[in-house]
Amino acid sequence: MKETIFPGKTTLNSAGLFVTGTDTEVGKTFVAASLVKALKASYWKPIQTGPFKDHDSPEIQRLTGIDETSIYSCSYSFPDPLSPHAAAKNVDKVIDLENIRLPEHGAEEFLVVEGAGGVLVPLNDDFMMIDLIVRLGFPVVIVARSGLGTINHTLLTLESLRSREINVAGVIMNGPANPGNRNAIEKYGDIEVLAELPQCDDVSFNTIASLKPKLQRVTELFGRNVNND
Ligand SMILES: Nc1ncnc2c1ncn2[C@@H]1O[C@H](COP(=O)(O)OP(=O)(O)OP(=O)(O)O)[C@@H](O)[C@H]1O
Ligand SMILES: C[C@H](N)[C@H](N)CCCCCC(=O)O
Ligand SMILES: [Mg+2]
Repeated sequence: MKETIFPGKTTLNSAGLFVTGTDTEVGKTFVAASLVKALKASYWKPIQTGPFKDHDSPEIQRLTGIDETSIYSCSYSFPDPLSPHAAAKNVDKVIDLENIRLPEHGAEEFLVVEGAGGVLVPLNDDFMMIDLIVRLGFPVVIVARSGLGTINHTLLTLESLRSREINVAGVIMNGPANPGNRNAIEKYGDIEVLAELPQCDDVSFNTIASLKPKLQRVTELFGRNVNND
């Protein structure tokens, strides 16, 4: 197992983290729910596309049971299940990054922010999700599938983030255990895999709660070893 890449740091001094992924549907919401639970955090999905039945914020509440006051409203939400730039265009709107500001939250509050799709998803003609990540300034956790194809996707995502000098806290692999892919991501990406979450038979409140021990490294890194009730 790779030694932590933050040997000098016991914790990242941050009021939150940004969950991105190597793709859409890789498990950002699933992982975000486990992080919200383990870190006793709040949640925010700034940009949501797709019909309400597929929205992430209600799914977070279902999976974590956190109060709705700890789930902040999207800055933008469009009905078509498309890239944000296209979903906005379909309703004659344009996403303006000036309108996407961190929600007012308590000094002790920790905020888990979830992107939409991957880091180079276009938001408008000039900016992509990665530009929002830069503006928000939180360290990033990359959610990656565990199976074949994930090495390339993860290294591409890492390269994009590092090209903008974004602080990548680490990778969380999601799916059946794959030590070979874990080792390759850590070796060729020079990045720590902070957790490996299994493919679960059902995705429920209890499932998410059961994953807490697997996120010990993340709680340490962000100094959130809070005693969960
Ligand atoms: N480890 C897992 N075990 C079982 N089901 C999972 C797991 N991870 C994700 N899923 C399921 O796979 C689907 C996609 O996951 P999820 O919604 O978290 O992806 P996402 O990356 O957040 O997608 P989007 O880009 O739309 O936000 C969901 O139905 C989710 O419940
Ligand atoms: C609709 C989907 N679930 C996400 N909300 C948006 C995914 C955008 C992906 C764009 C792309 O990379 O092709
Ligand atoms: Mg999601």
